[in-house]
Amino acid sequence: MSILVSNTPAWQALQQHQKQWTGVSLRHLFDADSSRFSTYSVENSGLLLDYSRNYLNAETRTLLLALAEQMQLSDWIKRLYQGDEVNHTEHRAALHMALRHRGNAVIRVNGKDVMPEVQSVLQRMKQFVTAVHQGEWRGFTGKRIESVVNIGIGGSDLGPVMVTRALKAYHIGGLRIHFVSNVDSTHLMETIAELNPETTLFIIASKTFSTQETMLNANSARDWFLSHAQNPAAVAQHFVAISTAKERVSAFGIDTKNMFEFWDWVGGRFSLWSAIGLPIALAIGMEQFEEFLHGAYLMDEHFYHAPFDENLPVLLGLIGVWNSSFLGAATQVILPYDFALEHLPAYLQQLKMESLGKRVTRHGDVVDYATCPIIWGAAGNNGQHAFYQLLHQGTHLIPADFIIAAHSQRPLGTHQAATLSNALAQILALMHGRNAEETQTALRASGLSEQEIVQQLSHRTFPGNQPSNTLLYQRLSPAILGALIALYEHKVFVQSVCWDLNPFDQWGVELGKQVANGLLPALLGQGQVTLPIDGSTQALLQRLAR
Ligand SMILES: O=P(O)(O)OC[C@H]1O[C@](O)(CO)[C@@H](O)[C@@H]1O
Repeated sequence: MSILVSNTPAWQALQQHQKQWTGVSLRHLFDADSSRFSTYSVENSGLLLDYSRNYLNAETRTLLLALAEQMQLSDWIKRLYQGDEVNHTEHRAALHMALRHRGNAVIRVNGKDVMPEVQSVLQRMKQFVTAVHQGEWRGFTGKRIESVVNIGIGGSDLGPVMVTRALKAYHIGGLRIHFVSNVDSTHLMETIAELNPETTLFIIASKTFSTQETMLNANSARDWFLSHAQNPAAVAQHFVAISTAKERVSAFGIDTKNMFEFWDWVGGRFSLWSAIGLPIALAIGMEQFEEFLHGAYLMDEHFYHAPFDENLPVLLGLIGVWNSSFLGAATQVILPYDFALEHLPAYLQQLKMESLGKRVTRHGDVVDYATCPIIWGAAGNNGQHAFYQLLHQGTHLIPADFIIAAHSQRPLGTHQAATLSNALAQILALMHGRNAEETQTALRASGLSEQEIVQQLSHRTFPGNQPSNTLLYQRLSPAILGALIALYEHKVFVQSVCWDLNPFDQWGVELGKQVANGLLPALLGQGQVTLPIDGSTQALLQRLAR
């Protein structure tokens, strides 16, 4: 057994330091220090990070930076960027930065420069996007493509869904982009119900080309298409693949000249920069897709070069470690006050929880400290009328990331001022709260009788003290979105180093897949269950089996 990070000097110093935060109120930190914002904010790649509303002071920051140093974060960043096998359980590099590299560097994996292949796939994507946009790529009856359906799940869906939605204001080319991920046939059936097979293009996006949900949806989509086209040769004009698995793509019946490749050094949840981003490129055009890559590249450069105390991903990552492992926050809420980012919480759920939802170290030892918090959230104002009650008066410590656009992508009258007033109000109220005395004064001013005030006082008092980060940008553009996503990707890496985890594997999703495969024959009426199952599963199966 190797030494757990919890037994190291830097961790124990933080544990010791944590004791001085018991009972501290966040608002008093601001009362005591009027320069808190400038001390605890940093700006890069078009993103301002204000982390002043956290339980931290200069000593906390120094101790967190010492943890990063002790865990050799600089070396790990170098190893990541130079294509080392950082994903040791799958013997892979994790080089998503190569996909968005805008300089002339040679980037090697196992001694081979991967940049020529990266450039060549980008070039093919460009030709394809242009051909579809200009109507050179046509369907089997000679009509232009009008609709695109991306069939994929997890990393082959969530990123493209989120970005395509977030950049709706930048869509060009008039294509309608749909996404089908769930194996429940409702998803596919409801999507294709609106479509014309003559003008629909399917993208089958799967790194492995063996994921049950995707392959079943792909097969059913092809059946639907062929029931109209009546000609297997027409599949070539309506199905393209994005994958690392050439043979499986071929076996499915897609000509590999219509396959856009990526590589095993691109993790599924880090793959939207690769050909997996094809639906994004079809939506916004290749030029703007390259701007999106450029924004991420700027963040890559910042992460690699900036000193840690000015480094956005490093600071964000360390604050997350502090909140989860030392202050006991079991959850973190993502609150975009930019409706275009409505799918960001779902995207970050996979990015963070599939990467860091782990309980053993790189050496396989069970940890004795909390790792990834539970990630959730919603577009700000909608959340206010759903779950903010719990943020304000519930019993949990819930650190929040507020993500705010200074300007709306689609300005209208006073809407943006209203959005911003809500965002700033929530950031303030969650931290500041309203104590009994302030509540009494407010209730008196509203005309309540003394008897009613006594009755209502505790119900209308707010403890405040919910910590938060604020990320602010001007207007959500392809480049800003690229930088924002890369920021969160690198934050995940920073946390993995501090927690001594491999963030690039996901063995935790395997067991469910295997059990599902074991149960399927019984549900199809094609045999017995071969796995040991409990009485409850047995009873449910009997009710559900055909
Ligand atoms: O692209 P594929 O191979 O179909 O995998 C889809 C998703 O399944 C997972 O392997 C497990 O959820 C993800 O990591 C991945 O993004």
